[in-house]
Amino acid sequence: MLPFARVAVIGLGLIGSSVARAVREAMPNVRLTGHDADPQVRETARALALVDDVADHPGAAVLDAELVVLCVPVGAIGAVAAELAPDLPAGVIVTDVGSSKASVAQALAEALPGVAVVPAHPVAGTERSGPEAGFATLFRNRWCILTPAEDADPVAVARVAEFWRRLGADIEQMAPEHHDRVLAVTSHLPHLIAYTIVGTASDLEEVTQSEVIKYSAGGFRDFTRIAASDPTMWRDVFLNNREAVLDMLQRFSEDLSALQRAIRWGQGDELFDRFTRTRAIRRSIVEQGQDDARADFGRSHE
Ligand SMILES: NC(=O)C1=CN([C@@H]2O[C@H](COP(=O)(O)OP(=O)(O)OC[C@H]3O[C@@H](n4cnc5c(N)ncnc54)[C@H](O)[C@@H]3O)[C@@H](O)[C@H]2O)C=CC1
Ligand SMILES: O=C(O)C(=O)Cc1ccc(O)cc1
Repeated sequence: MLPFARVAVIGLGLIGSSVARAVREAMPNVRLTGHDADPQVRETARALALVDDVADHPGAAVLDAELVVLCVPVGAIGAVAAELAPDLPAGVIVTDVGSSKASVAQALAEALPGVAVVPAHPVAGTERSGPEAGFATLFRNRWCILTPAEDADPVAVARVAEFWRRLGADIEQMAPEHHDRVLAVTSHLPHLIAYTIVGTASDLEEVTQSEVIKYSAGGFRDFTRIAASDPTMWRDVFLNNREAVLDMLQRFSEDLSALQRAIRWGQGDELFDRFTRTRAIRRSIVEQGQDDARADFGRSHE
């Protein structure tokens, strides 16, 4: 049985358009509606026939929806939910795809009192954005983390889990605060480091921009892919997961200082031991089949 027969997607960028495409493929009988605040995105969504009906007003997209998926930047989720609230039909379930969860869960609960809310984060994406960047297989064999409130309706949680399973994802459930600490170190800090290193390289006086491009070896090239990620989305992630990111950044800075000291004092054994430990982590990720095929996808489409 279909978990939902009518699904509304609000925000038709990379993730929203991927949700729409994946729903079309996995559940072709679902009636899909959509809305985006940007008229150009709505026009593209119509041209690509991403959903059955692209509404010019958010309320019109959700009028008879059973599931509403909010696919807008984290900082906009609360305001979008509040805007939709008067038009939501009885019995609707609202979910989102935001990369940080504690502040989003709180904003959704405040904007939608009495509505079944099941926050989610598909841990799948690319550095691209916009409706043309999405693809139907994005969520396949990727984790989708649900962070429902402790008193959430278990039936609503099970239906949202089944929705993501149908899109190919594997489901995990955890508290929003725990999600935010885990993702701070596995996703948010790496993006911050990439933004920093690419900025540092481009600001150097004695190395020209063209030299940076010409001699960018594998490592730097990988950082530039991540550093090309959407500025609005990542601004919102850092502002909304501030505490966890600052804590992980503090730990990172201390570890970096230790490496700095080892280099300064010629402590080769210290460097060798640290690099050996990190190499083992990469190997265990690859053995579990979780190396980033998606990054390779991004690269092959550059
Ligand atoms: N990009 C990625 O790799 C991943 C992103 N996410 C999360 O997905 C969400 C969406 O990100 P993307 O699809 O990558 O961004 P995107 O920039 O491709 O799409 C976001 C869309 O939301 C629209 N939008 C913004 N404010 C709106 C509003 N008030 N009402 C209606 N539409 C509005 C924008 O016009 C845009 O088309 C974010 O919360 C992000 O944290 C989650 C997993 C991966
Ligand atoms: O492109 C990459 O390497 C990513 O890390 C994509 C990504 C970005 C944000 C998320 O919340 C989840 C996945």
